[in-house]
Amino acid sequence: MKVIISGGGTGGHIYPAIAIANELKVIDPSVDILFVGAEGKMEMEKVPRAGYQIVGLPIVGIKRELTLANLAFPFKLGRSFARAQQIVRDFQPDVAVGVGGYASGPLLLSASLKGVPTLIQEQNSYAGLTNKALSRWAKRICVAYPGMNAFFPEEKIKLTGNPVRSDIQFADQQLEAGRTLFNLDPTRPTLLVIGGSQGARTLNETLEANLTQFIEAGVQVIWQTGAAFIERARAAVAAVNSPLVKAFDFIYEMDKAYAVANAVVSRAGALSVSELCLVGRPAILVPLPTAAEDHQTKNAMSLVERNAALLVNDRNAREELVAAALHLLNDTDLCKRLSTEIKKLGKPNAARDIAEEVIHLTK
Ligand SMILES: CC(=O)N[C@H]1[C@@H](OP(=O)(O)OP(=O)(O)OC[C@H]2O[C@@H](n3ccc(=O)[nH]c3=O)[C@H](O)[C@@H]2O)O[C@H](CO)[C@@H](O)[C@@H]1O
Repeated sequence: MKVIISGGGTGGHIYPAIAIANELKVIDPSVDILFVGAEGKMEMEKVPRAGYQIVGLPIVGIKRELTLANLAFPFKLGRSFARAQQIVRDFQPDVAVGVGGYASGPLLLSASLKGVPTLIQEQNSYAGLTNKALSRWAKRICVAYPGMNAFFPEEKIKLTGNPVRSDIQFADQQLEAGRTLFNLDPTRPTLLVIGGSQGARTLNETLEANLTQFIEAGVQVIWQTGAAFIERARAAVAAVNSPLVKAFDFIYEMDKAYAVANAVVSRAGALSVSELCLVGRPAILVPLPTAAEDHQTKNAMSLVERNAALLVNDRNAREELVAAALHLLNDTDLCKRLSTEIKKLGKPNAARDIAEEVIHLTK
């Protein structure tokens, strides 16, 4: 069986793609998988690190504002489409999967034109442009939220949840390994702060200004900053000169990071939310207010309405977040309640269900 998985741009598209690939390998170790991404984007580094081969298309997004860069867009799109057709011709996939992001457009369209069945995985409660356009030709659309018939043909939709890497699903087994990896004191509480695959400015600036509050409270902080903020974060950590705060631009071993966390502060990207449900950690969500159609707030509210997570709005985070995090860490009953409720929303079979749908399309 040969499968192409295409898309990327952010971790929220790349990691579900890797989770699907891992699950296909579990079901059929002989499956031949090729990833197709966008040149210069995060997937070109993250996918090979996960053990898969990837080729890049020269595709770029179109900018919403009027800019000279948009002049190159039709040429790059044309070249990407030609390259995608060649990839499909050479690799001869039995099925092609799109996870959203620039590269899945030309690739899935090329596959459909060649008669290759396609499957779309949509992570959010609001469908992206590429996935909406591609849904016309797709045979199956696996979604994580109800009500997606507002964007996609009803008969193609399957509600599976978002596929999460299996090591994250079994994070609890990694507590000791996590303490060693992050060099933690097991007698102190640990707060994990994750800004999503690119980091979150509000979370970063809030932490930068308040590190001493955590240190005075004896809390250990694992702070994931994203690439753009890591130098500033390192300077802030050096200034407080405490082993309690550890800053990373990107954490590859998220299973271990979740394992050691007594509580989590996070953006509300679709995959972060799905992962938090599986690992069952008490969480404070700070949705990115500029996400398309404010979908991070919708992601967060689907938990908050069920008393499964706390919410701090981005505009209030600088004043309220640190106190909320310290309060949560101190309130073991609240932690237990949130943990119990958030676990109920996890979809542990999502990757398996999607992989089975992929295989079904090859028959
Ligand atoms: C700014 C932006 O475009 N955000 C979108 C992006 O978010 P973003 O890429 O931040 O995505 P998510 O929160 O959905 O997922 C992040 C993924 O990266 C992983 N991870 C993150 C940090 C790290 O250090 N190590 C690591 O492995 C997480 O475990 C997770 O698997 O895609 C999501 C899914 O389409 C959307 O809901 C978000 O609105």
